[in-house]
Amino acid sequence: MKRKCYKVHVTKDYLVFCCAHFITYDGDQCEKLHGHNYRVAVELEGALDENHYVFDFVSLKKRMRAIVDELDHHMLLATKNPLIRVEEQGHRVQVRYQDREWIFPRSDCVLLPIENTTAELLAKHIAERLVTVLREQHHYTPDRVHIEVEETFGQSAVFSWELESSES
Ligand SMILES: Nc1nc2c(c(=O)[nH]1)N=C([C@H](O)[C@H](O)COP(=O)(O)OP(=O)(O)OP(=O)(O)O)CN2
Repeated sequence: MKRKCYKVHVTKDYLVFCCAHFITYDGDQCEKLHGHNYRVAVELEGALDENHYVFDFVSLKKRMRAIVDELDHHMLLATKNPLIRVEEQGHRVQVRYQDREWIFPRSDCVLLPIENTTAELLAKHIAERLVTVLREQHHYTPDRVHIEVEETFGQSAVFSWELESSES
């Protein structure tokens, strides 16, 4: 069946987050701590509203900027990684992988309930934050949301999510 649809797409120079991270890969391998200037793009699909918008660019930019700012200038830590142990100890966070250990100020870290801080799972995290904000602040659920996270220039991952308006 042929289908027509509308999308809005936003990517801006300020939709960036500069973060430190490391991931595990190939079984038991673990990267060295390093950083990226991540860049985010968002796309929403849905019906047109009374303004003939899918969703207002101005509001979308504001919401995306706030979500990106939650991550910006932090150490990103995945709390569901089976190989990396992340333990909150008052004002600090202890992180262990095999015989390696890092201690970070708690306020410098964002603890994410994901398995690995890959671009893919960061895109999923951002999509989930955005859908929560759109529902809570705008009483709006798009038909589809796509979040692209570019880790370094020319390499990015996309998370696409088809939503039901009742889906939680
Ligand atoms: N599909 C994915 N592959 C990889 C991811 C990821 O998130 N998703 N992440 C990494 C690493 O975190 C790594 O930091 C990126 O490695 P690399 O491409 O080597 O990064 P560089 O900035 O050094 O890139 P150059 O093109 O070599 O300059 C690995 N894979």
